[in-house]
Amino acid sequence: MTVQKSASLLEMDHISVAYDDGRRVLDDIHLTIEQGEFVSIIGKSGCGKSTLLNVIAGYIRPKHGKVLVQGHEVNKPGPDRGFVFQDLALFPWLSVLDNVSFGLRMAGVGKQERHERSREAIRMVGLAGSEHKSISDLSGGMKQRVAIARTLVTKPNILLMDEPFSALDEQTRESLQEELLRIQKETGMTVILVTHSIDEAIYLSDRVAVFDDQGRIHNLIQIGLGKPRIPEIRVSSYFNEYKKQLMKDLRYDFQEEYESQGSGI
Ligand SMILES: Nc1ncnc2c1ncn2[C@@H]1O[C@H](COP(=O)(O)OP(=O)(O)OP(=O)(O)O)[C@@H](O)[C@H]1O
Repeated sequence: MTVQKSASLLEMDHISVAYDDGRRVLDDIHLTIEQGEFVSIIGKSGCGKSTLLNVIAGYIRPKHGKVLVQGHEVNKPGPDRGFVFQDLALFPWLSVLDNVSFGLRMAGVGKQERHERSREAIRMVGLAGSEHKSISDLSGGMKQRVAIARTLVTKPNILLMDEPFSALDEQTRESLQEELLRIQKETGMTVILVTHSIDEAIYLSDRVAVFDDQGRIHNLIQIGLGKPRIPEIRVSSYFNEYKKQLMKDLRYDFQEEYESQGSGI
């Protein structure tokens, strides 16, 4: 294993990815993330956001460049990086407790320890008391909490989340955002979130990386709203300034097209 000097927790070192058809999906992504940071990735559908999470997780090897975690090159998945998938991938026939403890069971962890650790993860996501409920009896928000608990149970240092709240109604979504910030504070984890929601990216993040259509980082925005975040910040003028900036960044290609036509209405 190559060990390199790196002050950062996570370094994406000039990553490029092309799938079998040869089309480049990520192009020279260079980004470093520090311990305890919350970074969101936002960009149009198909710009390579999920691919980047998969590279960090170790499921996809980049064509060029590398990912370093604390100076160690990533070449396979590991327990230091937990992944919360968009489609949850829960086992509907198992209870909450059995879903959360499934990974530990597969890893050969004994019953007492896996149940203790699973109950702790279930508590962390606010589902204490629901351990023996069946997945099919849960609401969408509760299922999402189970999916997060199942990842937290392995105590990852880096939590990778691919549009985890996209299927939820706004109120549930906002309450899960609060929970996520609380969990991050409690654990000190680093979170990398892929989202399509500008508001979600601003509210949760220390930095937001805006991707362009070519799989490059178009802009990297520091969100100086302070932490802990208070819900009222969502309606502040500071928040709106970031929103305007992100909307502009996400629309940059329309703007370029418009300007190149030299049109004025
Ligand atoms: N396994 C694969 N083989 C070939 N092409 C793929 C594969 N996975 C993804 N792609 C293509 O790579 C591009 C980037 O996909 P990716 O899922 O990373 O984008 P995304 O930004 O996460 O999109 P969305 O926001 O819609 O989830 C897309 O054009 C997609 O069709």
